[in-house]
Amino acid sequence: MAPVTSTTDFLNALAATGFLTDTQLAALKGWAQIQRPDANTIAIELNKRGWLTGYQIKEIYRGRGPGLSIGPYRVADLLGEGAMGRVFRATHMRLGREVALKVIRRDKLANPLTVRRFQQEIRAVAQLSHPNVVMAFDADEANGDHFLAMEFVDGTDLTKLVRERGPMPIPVACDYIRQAALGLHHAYERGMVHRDVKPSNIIAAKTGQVKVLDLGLAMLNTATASESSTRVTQEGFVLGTPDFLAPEQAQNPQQVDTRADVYALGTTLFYLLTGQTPYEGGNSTEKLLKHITDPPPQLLARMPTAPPQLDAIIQWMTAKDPRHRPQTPVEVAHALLPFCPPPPPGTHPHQALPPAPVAPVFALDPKGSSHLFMLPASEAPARIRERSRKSGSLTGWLVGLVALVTFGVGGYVVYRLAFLADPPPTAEYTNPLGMKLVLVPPGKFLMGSPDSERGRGFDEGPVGEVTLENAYYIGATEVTNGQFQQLMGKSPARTAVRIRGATDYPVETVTWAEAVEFCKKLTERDRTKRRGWAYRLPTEAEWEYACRAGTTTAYPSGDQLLPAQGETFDPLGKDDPPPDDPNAKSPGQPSKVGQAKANAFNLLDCPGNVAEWCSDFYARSYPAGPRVNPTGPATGDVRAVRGGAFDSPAARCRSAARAGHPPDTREPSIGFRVVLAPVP
Ligand SMILES: Nc1ncnc2c1ncn2[C@@H]1O[C@H](COP(=O)(O)OP(=O)(O)OP(=O)(O)O)[C@@H](O)[C@H]1O
Repeated sequence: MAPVTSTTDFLNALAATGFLTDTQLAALKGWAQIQRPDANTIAIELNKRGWLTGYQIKEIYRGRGPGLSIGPYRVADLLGEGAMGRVFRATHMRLGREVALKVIRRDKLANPLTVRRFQQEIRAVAQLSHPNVVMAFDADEANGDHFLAMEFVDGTDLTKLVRERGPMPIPVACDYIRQAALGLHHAYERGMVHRDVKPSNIIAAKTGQVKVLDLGLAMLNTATASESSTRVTQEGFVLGTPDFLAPEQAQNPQQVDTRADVYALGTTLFYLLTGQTPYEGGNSTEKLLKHITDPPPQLLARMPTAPPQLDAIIQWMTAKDPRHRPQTPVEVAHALLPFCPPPPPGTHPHQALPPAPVAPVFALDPKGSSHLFMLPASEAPARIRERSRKSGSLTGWLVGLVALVTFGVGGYVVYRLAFLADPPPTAEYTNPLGMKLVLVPPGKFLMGSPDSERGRGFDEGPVGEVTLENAYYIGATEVTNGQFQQLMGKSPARTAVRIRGATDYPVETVTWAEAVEFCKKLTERDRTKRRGWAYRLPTEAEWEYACRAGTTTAYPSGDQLLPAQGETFDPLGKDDPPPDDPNAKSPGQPSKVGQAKANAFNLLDCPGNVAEWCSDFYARSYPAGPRVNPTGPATGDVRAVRGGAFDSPAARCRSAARAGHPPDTREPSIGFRVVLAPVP
């Protein structure tokens, strides 16, 4: 269309759109008769009167007025243009509803099959209703153009936000991803996978609410390719953006599940925090390869001041193997909660979280035997999870009812075990003994100490990469006399004898077997714990990983052991404190638990107070090479003890320091803390 040149042409073009009322048109014509303006002056006058938007005036002036009406919608503004087409702000002429109208590029929907799939997909998306998902209203066709009408969000997408303002503060980024995770979880619960999660597909409204865009549209990328492979490059087949894509999606785009969205949320979070994509540089194919082969993005490498736990969460979300990621988006929402701004007064932070994903903790042995075996929710194989999702709660109740009638109480117990899922892990958990446990995310670390570390023991190497595949809880402090007494009747600790009301002091003078018995009893006592999980002593790897909390220095607090209130080990970082140094001398007994500074995982006292029993047999060295979930030697005479005590020199309080003691040892300097973890 040619631009309008004369006043009359402009007025006619304006009238043809039907955008002005008769009164407005008459007034404009009257004004034009008197003023005799040229077309440009009419445009300026229209703008002044505010009857049309700048975009509408420009389009009509350029002779493109007819394009402003798309089906029942009147276009007001162009919001932007992406790979799939242009997005307009528009209004439904009859309903007056403001929408964002995505007009799909014609080549994306050239094939009738694709059109049908597109419309089916949008119909499914239109069933979604969640505050963190952009609502889809309508998908239709007008003058050969296919369009999607959706909720208009007055806000900015996260790519633009980062480009305009730089990396986001941690609470803002975590809250945005938490909200997006809740939206994606809603889609997951209805069997939908986004497949194209990225910062430009998440929009932050001016109210602070975040919404996920473009659900159901990723099929346009894959469909175009499979239906017209000669026209679309291999790159186009797989993706729009390789920067955020899960490795399995690059390999098999049709087969991915919600865990691909979890991965993309992880890479998006990394981008929001650093302003950089995880694998910068190189072309799309090279980036794809890096998603498959390079280590997961390390937040601490680009942002050394970040909390190590957040680094670990990102690495968890971006694990190469989908089984090692949070299995559903809501687990991401829970994990990020501690980093989000506090909720408004009067609301509980978990109120907004949806119920737990349905994941059986017990399932039938896949090898075909009929006995039940335990499966932690986070490890349930995808097909079992899928089956459980499909079976739905109605089937669950029916089976429960039949089981109840058939087997009475026994059947009911089996039903409960098989069908009722636990809530996803929360960052902290307080058990019925009042013992606080903190959640440690899965991750990798270097276990042991380098030769250069001051005070290093002979038994701390070789340093090797250790992967802990599962999240676990660990006691925030050592087990106290009070907690031990509640469960076992009496504490053997010296402080329990010497100090009246020594309930907050760590239990000590306790044997390895007594510590194990305590864990067993606690598993039986704690009915509020996650099903399929049990209390036990930490493995050495779990202990060191939790103590390090992302640090690689000698102590969680750095290379110099810092003095901390109530800590009685050598505060000066010397190997052996001089006997005349009053600060460094031990008073001969531990302090109350929890008085030292917390590490980044919120663990207290791991470098000192009392040393702690671990579950492993002690060996004088580690096996060489990388290890996964190591549990120590299969046999032995002595058990491993980790961490320093009130009477230890500073060197013994290092994260890597270890010792071995016969299991019947009773020492006032040895106690323990517990782990709560899935039973393997
Ligand atoms: N529902 C909506 N409400 C408000 N703005 C929207 C809405 N949907 C999209 N936008 C905005 O429209 C612009 C274009 O969106 P679009 O999704 O086409 O682009 P993109 O995500 O950058 O590209 P691609 O489609 O290649 O992923 C973006 O700025 C986006 O924020």
